[in-house]
Amino acid sequence: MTQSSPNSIDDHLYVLRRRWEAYVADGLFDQFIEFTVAVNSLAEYFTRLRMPGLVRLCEGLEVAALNKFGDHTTHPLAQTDIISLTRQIDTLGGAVTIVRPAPPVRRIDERVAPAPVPDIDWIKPRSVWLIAAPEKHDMADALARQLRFFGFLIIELDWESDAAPDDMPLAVLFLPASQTTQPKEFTRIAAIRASCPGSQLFYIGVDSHIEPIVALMRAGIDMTVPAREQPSMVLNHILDLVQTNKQEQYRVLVVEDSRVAVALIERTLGQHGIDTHAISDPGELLDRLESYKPDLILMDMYMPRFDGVEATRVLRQMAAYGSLPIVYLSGESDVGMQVEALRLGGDQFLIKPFNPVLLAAIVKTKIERFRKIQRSTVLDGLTGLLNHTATKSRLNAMVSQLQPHGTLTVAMIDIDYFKAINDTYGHPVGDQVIRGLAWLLKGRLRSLDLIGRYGGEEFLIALPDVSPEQAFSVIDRIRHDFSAMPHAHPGGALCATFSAGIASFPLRDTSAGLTEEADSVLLMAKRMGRNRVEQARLF
Ligand SMILES: Nc1nc2c(ncn2[C@@H]2O[C@H](COP(=O)(O)OP(=O)(O)OP(=O)(O)O)[C@@H](O)[C@H]2O)c(=O)[nH]1
Repeated sequence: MTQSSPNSIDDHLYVLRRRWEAYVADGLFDQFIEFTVAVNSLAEYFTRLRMPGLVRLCEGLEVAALNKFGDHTTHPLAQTDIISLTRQIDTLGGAVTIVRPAPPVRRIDERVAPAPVPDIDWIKPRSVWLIAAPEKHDMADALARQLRFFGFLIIELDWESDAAPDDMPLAVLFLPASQTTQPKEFTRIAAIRASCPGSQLFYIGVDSHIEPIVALMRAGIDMTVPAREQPSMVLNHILDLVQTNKQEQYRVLVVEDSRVAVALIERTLGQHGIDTHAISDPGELLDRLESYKPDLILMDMYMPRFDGVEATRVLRQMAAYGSLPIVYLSGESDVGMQVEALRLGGDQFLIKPFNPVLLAAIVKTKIERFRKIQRSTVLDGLTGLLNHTATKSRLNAMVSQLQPHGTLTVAMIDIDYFKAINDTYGHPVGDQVIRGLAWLLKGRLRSLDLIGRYGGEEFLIALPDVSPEQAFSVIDRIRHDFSAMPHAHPGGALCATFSAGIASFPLRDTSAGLTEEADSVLLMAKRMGRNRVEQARLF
């Protein structure tokens, strides 16, 4: 398993500075590699924290370092390069000091009391600056209401004046009067970019041509929203910024008999927060794949008994491992042999001794892509919730694991008069309402609960280990809160409601029985007037 890795901004910065100081003192190429790995690891850490401004600064430093990478013969670097890199490190350190995130405190609209369910750290209130031209005040008000609902502190700044608060916002939203950006706006954007390096800057209502978008990005805007798109799209991006990133740690299985190579791999990947498990005998491969479930295999080409290519060919015959990324490690630089090995199922070649920066970059990008593909087969694209098939199979698993005295409540939730919302405000606004409900469910339910998008505007949730009465009160509270949630549209904000039917184990003891029962009770709730939660009863 990997060695311990830095686990706070301070730890990361400390490691980075120590490595730089070591390099400045001795000027060794290996020390420069260590420093570059530390910069890359810090960028990764900021990405996980969703701090795009700091990621940008780190990446700038990384690019500058990689430009000077060279080899043993080009180090130590010239004094001017050392001074310039030191300056960049200091700028990064200074930006970290001002951007340091506030501890999460839950702040929510006074009208909405906290839900009685723990595990709600999805809301980390931070301030959002809203800079709207007078012509866009209606849109700005709707956006502000929507963001306040999700616990953000909105600070409205004057369109004309340059005054700005001292603290750093999570995001800054610009709502200009027209699609043509004025010189004064560029100056203001650049000033805010300089004073808020860690904030995400949005420009809402841009002309969909590449030149104005590039000009805005050069001035410091991170994301532009075209004029024809819904301004409420911004909400998703902002919610994404504060969403707790509970992504599972990346796992790499190393099949390698050299203990030196294994130690170097474990150390390099450990610095990037990647877990590793090493085996020296490829005969153990299938068992370890089953128990460790890696996201990637680093496979030595030459091992006792059979080689990496033969092992890969075996794996590629098995459906479960058909797309698992396999990267070969080899001292062999024969191009013909490499091409043959790739043809037989490998994804990439790394020649030993490998560059740790390249190793980490290859491993991370291949795993990211692999996980993205894995996710797209089970998650719904609009909401990020489980899709219909994955919801059904997860419910089956939950029911099959229930003890005779266990409890499980299933609810079918359906947005009311949804067709009318689409017809009146258009499908993009309808989509936004669906996403809003998905966000509310994700925020209010526990991680052990099942939340799935069962159909268009229909959701299935399953709550284990609570009584039917407790489940009812949680769902009814969500119903109440959803009915108060504003959904922004160009002309203002609308509110929607949902109805829900719930059924509990052991009244129904199969997943199909629970779903059917909840569905028929949902119909009853609709007939009884909508915007209500109904519960199946013993008749
Ligand atoms: N915007 C949007 N609309 C969708 C999506 N999926 C389904 N719909 C629409 O949702 C509407 C569902 O309408 P109905 O089933 O008639 O129900 P309703 O209008 O919600 O009425 P009640 O359920 O009886 O309250 C249909 O018009 C679908 O086209 C989606 O992903 N996005």
